[in-house]
Amino acid sequence: MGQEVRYRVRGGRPLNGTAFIQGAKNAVLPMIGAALLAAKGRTVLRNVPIIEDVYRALELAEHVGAKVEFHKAERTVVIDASQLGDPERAVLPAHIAARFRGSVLFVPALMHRMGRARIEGVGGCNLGSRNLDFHYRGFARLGAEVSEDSERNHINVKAGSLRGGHLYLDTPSHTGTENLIMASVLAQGTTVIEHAALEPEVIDVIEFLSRMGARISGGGTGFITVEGVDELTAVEHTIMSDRIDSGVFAMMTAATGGEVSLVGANIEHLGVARWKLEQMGVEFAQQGAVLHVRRDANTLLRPINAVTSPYPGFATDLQSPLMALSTLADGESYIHEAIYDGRFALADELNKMGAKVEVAGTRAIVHGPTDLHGSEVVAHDLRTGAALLLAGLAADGETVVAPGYLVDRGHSQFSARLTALGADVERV
Ligand SMILES: CC(=O)N[C@H]1[C@@H](OP(=O)(O)OP(=O)(O)OC[C@H]2O[C@@H](n3ccc(=O)[nH]c3=O)[C@H](O)[C@@H]2O)O[C@H](CO)[C@@H](O)[C@@H]1O
Ligand SMILES: C=C(OP(=O)(O)O)C(=O)O
Repeated sequence: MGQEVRYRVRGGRPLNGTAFIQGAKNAVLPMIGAALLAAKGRTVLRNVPIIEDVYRALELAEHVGAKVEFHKAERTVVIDASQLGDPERAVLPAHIAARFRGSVLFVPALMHRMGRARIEGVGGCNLGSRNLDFHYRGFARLGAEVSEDSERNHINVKAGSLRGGHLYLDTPSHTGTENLIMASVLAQGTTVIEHAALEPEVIDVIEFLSRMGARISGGGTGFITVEGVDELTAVEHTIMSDRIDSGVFAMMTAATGGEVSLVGANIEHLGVARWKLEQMGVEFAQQGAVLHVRRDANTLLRPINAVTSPYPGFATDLQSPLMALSTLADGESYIHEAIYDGRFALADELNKMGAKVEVAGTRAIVHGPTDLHGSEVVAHDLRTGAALLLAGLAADGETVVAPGYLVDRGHSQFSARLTALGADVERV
């Protein structure tokens, strides 16, 4: 199961050189789900990150009846979903689906291709409450019957034929927007989705679906219109680069002092995170498709105030690495986590390393600067793991981060990419 994997870091080395930014986890997962909407042909996805969540998504695609090839050296996935259709296979089993959040993104394809879906579990990082009511309510407004089997903890969805409708999200849910778009592209008539998410990955998914033949307008405006079509075609698409992976590498460079070129990173996609890092003393220069990041090791980082919010606000997935980075800053940093009610598991782990982080509800104060020391620490979720690796790179001595599986859920070949920059990191 990979649970025994751990990362060992010996800190104190600046990062210098070139890092290749992976394809975006939060774009490839909905695209694997969307590829199952094509009844003919083979979909080709390029720039696929080699991460555990992709393996799980491909297992799920095979489980429901698709043929899948992952050519890792080429970072390419080929999906043939032409054989999908057996309603008996329209099940997202807990042993796969409960290991990652992206499993919920398979429901639209199951509804359209098999007329039903049974969801036996949906996983993802444990960050407090993570509801799916916007998804299920939206499917119901398109004509699906959604019922809960509370004894078994399953959700059953029946979808004879879906028809367009007026949908809305209470807050601009990332996967919620993608799922409602995917549910409406093959529904009869027009669907409007109000208060839709603006994240770059959502735009990339819209581009992919449009290339498949979907008729979608308004992406990036918060108000999306979908005109249903009769069928979608299998196409080729190159996945955008992962803005969270870029942000983590930029913060790791900032933590150690050094200069790194991030190949494929786009500063526009960092949103407010770019400005916060600049305020802390990080220098950015976008050179075409390469983002250059520098931090002068002779000056201390400045402290920061940050509040997480949907794009282009400060990304919640970068909040943990920012907390780790602010332990090194010269003064008090204030962090408000406004998306999730339980995303501060990192604080206690950083404190084991000598940090002084105080948490009250969804707000944290980080008292910097601290001299971090190596320790055995727990990755409670994916970004806690990445943040602890960042702390380990800046700490004296050896830091061991486990379980490594959670880091591997979302960052591809982390130790190899960090080692290439001069870090002393091993995945054992
Ligand atoms: C696979 C994927 O793309 N994961 C990302 C996605 O998760 P995900 O799409 O699950 O996150 P959402 O944007 O849906 O969730 C944001 C907030 O809305 C609430 N909510 C959401 C849906 C719903 O039906 N009801 C409800 O109440 C959630 O509990 C949470 O508090 O966006 C998050 C926010 O940028 C990121 O942290 C995750 O990395
Ligand atoms: C919260 C995250 O992912 P997921 O939604 O897949 O759990 C993340 O990528 O930090």
